[in-house]
Amino acid sequence: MDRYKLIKEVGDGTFGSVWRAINKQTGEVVAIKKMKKKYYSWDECINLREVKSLRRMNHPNIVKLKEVIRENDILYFVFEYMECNLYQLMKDRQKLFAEADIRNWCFQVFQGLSYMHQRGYFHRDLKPENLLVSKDIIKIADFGLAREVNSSPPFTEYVSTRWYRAPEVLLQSYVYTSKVDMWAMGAIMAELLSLRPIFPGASEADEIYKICSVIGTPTEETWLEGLNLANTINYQFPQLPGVPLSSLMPSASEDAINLIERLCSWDPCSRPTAAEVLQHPFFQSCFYVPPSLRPKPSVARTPPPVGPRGSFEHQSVKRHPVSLANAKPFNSYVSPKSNAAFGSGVQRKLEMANQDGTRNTKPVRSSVRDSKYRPPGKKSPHKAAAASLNKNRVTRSVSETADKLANMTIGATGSRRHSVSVVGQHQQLKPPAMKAGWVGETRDMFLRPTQPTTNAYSRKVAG
Ligand SMILES: Nc1ncnc2c1ncn2[C@@H]1O[C@H](COP(=O)(O)OP(=O)(O)OP(=O)(O)O)[C@@H](O)[C@H]1O
Repeated sequence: MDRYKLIKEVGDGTFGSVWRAINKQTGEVVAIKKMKKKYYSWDECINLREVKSLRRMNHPNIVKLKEVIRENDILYFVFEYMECNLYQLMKDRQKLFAEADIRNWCFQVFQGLSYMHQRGYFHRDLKPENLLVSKDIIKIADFGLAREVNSSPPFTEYVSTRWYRAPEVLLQSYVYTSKVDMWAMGAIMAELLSLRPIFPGASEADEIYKICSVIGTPTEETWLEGLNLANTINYQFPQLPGVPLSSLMPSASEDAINLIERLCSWDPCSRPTAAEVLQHPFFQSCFYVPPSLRPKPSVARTPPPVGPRGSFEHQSVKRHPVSLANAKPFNSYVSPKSNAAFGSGVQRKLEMANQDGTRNTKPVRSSVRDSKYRPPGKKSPHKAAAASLNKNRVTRSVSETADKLANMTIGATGSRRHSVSVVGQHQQLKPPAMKAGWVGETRDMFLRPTQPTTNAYSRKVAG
């Protein structure tokens, strides 16, 4: 760690504090995540999901892990530095974002997700705090919960941030898929468009209530499996008609609304894949620059732009439409809102007891500005980047190319200090057996639906 000078703490998560730092030798600005837990051996470190998954990811929209250092039993992750996260961009903002900006961000995130899902991983904890922004570039960060798509259920140890948690996870399904990331992206897109969380549940039960309030109670037609799941745990959905999403995001385009409706479908099978989303009409003006055609900067601090603006800036880069073999065309989509007639607004509970036990302790607040942004799991209102969950996880590569990209070396620099360099190294770590490990969430409160008291979404967001 002597090589780095810590400048300022920029984030305090559940599992580590994140610092802006400078590499004294190169002058490069980096983000260093100092893990709170002590690590007494390298084996423990290299089994962490964050290490195992991130070392295999090499994509302009996935934050790059450059180095892993263990010194005096403390573990440090050295990442490329990003200026801020999406939560920070939204929280004090009074004016809605231009849809073009949202499109640009989302297009990039879906490209990162498409890459990740196709390589066999899903993130499981997508939320605005985990989407890092520097200028026009956005990257997916925090792989503490990442899991292999093909790893075997049951996935018992997983708890994602409540507001972005997919219904199948809320209903305690042990078999969920990368579609949990698609749900989270629908919720994030809606939040970007309205500057308010769309499903701000104050407990797990309230989370389901909020979802029903917006998209309507699931039926045998929309999610038979969900009804079965609910039966299994003896849960009764509140019977609510839902509202047209356009009433919550009056300024959003039809395409944006349609995409969010698709992403926030009860049935995971009805949600599009990330690859399919890239072909949705919402992204019609965007085009994809394949990694092979992207310029490779020697210092990859500012990656090549991806998305509409980036593509225009790099005019030498050939224009390539997204072409994905299994992608289903979106023009077959019809607006699914059969419940448009019930646009009576969404109710929510403001003074909700914390029913989640160990996490997600922040109550939903009632003022427009507060209720917009106090994501669950925040430890301190002053720490915008703090958050929920469990971290430190796993993965296994499903493709040989993934391993080529991983290129990771362990460099021991003394018995108490080791570092794993992820960039530009050539020796690979043997993927160790997957280590689960986490922290269950208090489940016993789950079956207590909460009563809504007010109608938060009926307020118009200042434009
Ligand atoms: N590469 C980076 N560049 C700049 N800031 C970063 C970077 N990585 C993380 N941060 C900041 O630190 C915060 C916490 O990081 P991270 O989510 O990785 O920690 P965590 O302990 O896993 O948090 P959580 O409680 O959300 O699980 C982020 O929300 C972000 O604001």
